[in-house]
Amino acid sequence: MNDLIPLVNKLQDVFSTIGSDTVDLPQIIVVGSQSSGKSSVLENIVQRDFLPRGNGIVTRRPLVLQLINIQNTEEEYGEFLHAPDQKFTDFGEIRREIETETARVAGQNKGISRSPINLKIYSPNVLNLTLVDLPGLTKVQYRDQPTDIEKQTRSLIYEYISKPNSIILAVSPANVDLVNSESLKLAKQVDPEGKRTIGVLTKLDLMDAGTNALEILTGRVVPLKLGFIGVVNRSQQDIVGNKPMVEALKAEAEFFKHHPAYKNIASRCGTPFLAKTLNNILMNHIRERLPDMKTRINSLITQTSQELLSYGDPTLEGKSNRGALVLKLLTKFANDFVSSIDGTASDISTKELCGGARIYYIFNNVFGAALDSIAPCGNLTTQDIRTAIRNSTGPRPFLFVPEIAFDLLVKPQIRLLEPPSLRCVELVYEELLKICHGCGSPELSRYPRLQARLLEVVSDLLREQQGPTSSYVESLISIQRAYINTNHPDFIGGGGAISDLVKKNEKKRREFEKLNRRANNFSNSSIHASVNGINKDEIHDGSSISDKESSGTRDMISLQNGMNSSSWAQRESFLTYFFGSGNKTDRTILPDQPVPSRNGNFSRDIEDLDKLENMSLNEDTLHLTEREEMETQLIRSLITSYFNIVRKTIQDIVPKAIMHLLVNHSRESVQNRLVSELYKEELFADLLQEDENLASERQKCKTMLDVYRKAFEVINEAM
Ligand SMILES: Nc1nc2c(ncn2[C@@H]2O[C@H](COP(=O)(O)OP(=O)(O)OP(=O)(O)O)[C@@H](O)[C@H]2O)c(=O)[nH]1
Repeated sequence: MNDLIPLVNKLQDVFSTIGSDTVDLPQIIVVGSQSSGKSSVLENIVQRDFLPRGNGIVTRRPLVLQLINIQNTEEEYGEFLHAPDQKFTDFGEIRREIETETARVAGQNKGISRSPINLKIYSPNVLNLTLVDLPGLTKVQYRDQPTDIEKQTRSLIYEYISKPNSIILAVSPANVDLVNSESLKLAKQVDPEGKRTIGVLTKLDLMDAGTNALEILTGRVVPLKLGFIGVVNRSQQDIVGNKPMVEALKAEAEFFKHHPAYKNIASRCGTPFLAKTLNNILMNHIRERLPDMKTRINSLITQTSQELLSYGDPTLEGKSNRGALVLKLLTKFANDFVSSIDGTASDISTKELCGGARIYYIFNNVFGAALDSIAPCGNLTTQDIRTAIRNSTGPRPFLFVPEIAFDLLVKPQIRLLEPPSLRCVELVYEELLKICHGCGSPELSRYPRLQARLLEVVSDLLREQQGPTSSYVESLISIQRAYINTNHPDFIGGGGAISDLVKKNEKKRREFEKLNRRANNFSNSSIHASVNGINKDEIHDGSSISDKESSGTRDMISLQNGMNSSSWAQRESFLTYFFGSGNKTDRTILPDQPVPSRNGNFSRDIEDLDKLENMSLNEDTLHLTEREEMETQLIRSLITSYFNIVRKTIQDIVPKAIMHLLVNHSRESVQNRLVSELYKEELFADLLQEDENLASERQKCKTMLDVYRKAFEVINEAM
């Protein structure tokens, strides 16, 4: 049972090596205002003078005092954790060491430090105890003290006493009203029910004559579960006069024995009783907390082991395992790269698109939208088309819209698909680069050089593939421009284009007739005049449009809108001339049967086509002739149809080419490339140079784990 306190001492030592307070150890924290007698109480318990004395604040660093009872020896000595090989048999030396160590860390200017001094005292005269002496609460700031000294001290004390496993030894001088006791006020804040606070009343000998602290000591003033214990320490005069500790303890016992107020409770007063009580309280407390501590340390071991694992596989440490480590890391990198592309990575984000999904997005949304946004004839002016038609006929006058003009005009249009296609290659390349930046295990960040080299090798691989992919995509566009396949099953063809045009004209004609009929009903002239191209003579001569419908109106419409058909035979010859006899439209329509326009009015179409034949191509004015306008529309319609076919093909084939040449190729060759470039004995040392910060973090984590394991062993042995 008595082994429990040494157990906590051992744990304290173990944890002090890492300066960690992750485990809340059971310990007694001595709290009191300045000059309340804290040091005197501790010295009385130890029965030796060993603490620094002086004016102002003397205790400026927490002093973790471990008292270890040793039997069968007269020798008493102290040991500091910061000087493990030194045995201090001279207690004056211990005092000087505390002073030096305090000044070393907390400075000379009376400031305080949180870093504790650990002192062990071995003696046959002590009971096993673990006490922490803290700087005294002060309201007075000394000349060379920091201005916030009170705040600093308060927060330091608060930090220690707020831990649930701490027992608070609240020291209050009996010659000051207990209501003003700073230690009790602080203790109440963290232990309002007084469950883990023990009160110590010092300076009972200095109380005004006729007054006593019996009420307090018997727990009638401040109810503390662990009670109040009165002590009488050496006065300043005793200290100056070097009164021996033994004599002081004797005098204390005499004081209680003979004091009229305390003689009945004398056995529960004085330093020996205080030491015994503290020893019991602490042991019971430790026993109570031990299972919890074991659980806590166990969970810390698990936690820290996992953290350590995240820094790397310990089984692969050491020179002989370097190759295996490099191979493991680069394989993980390659696998991550592949699984990110495939969308099979385990840590797929649900917040944003990543990996392969982004490539799909580029193909479908970015590339698709870019192609769709290109207007097939967007950059072709009517003037361009007219010039192309004229140039393509040379010196000869021509009968029909020449194929060469279509060829001439559609090719540059196809080229418009090239920039977005090449941009698509670039975007996918950039995306792959991004993907490889997110690859590799967290362990890889330990080796910045290896990480950089992995990125470099994959970037090289991607760059190597980007060139041929772009060239291939360029070729795809060139291929499309090399041969204009007017036989393509989806191509509208000449017949289709004309038929479209006829339908459009027919529609307009019907709208116009409708307008005319309405105009007839109300006023003959107003509507007629508003229609562009209407024969004004017809209006003025009073004849109604319906009278002339069969001739004049239709003529006007055909003049406005381009062309209608002549006879099927004529159209046939036109199409054959223009697109060749293999044209789909030609094949689908019987040669001796006129193509019915939607309303089935063949004669009207035929008349319009007659007009087309009579059109002149020689007008050199900016204003287009009807025939030119018709031709332009026809060419536009053909270009649009053909361009849409090519666009569809490109939209389909470019992503396929990129996937094959860039994505899949890099995906398949990444592992081999990494191995052939980096798996070389002579590179291992350089590649595995650890990042300094991470190495120290890892070391820290390792030390922590060792400490927790040791602590667990210590507890296991004791239980
Ligand atoms: N007569 C008498 N004097 C005491 C008693 N306890 C402490 N003193 C004196 O009070 C003064 C302050 O005592 P310390 O033990 O140094 O007080 P402290 O709380 O440790 O002071 P700091 O470390 O400066 O915060 C010293 O001169 C002690 O001799 C006591 O019970 N009776």
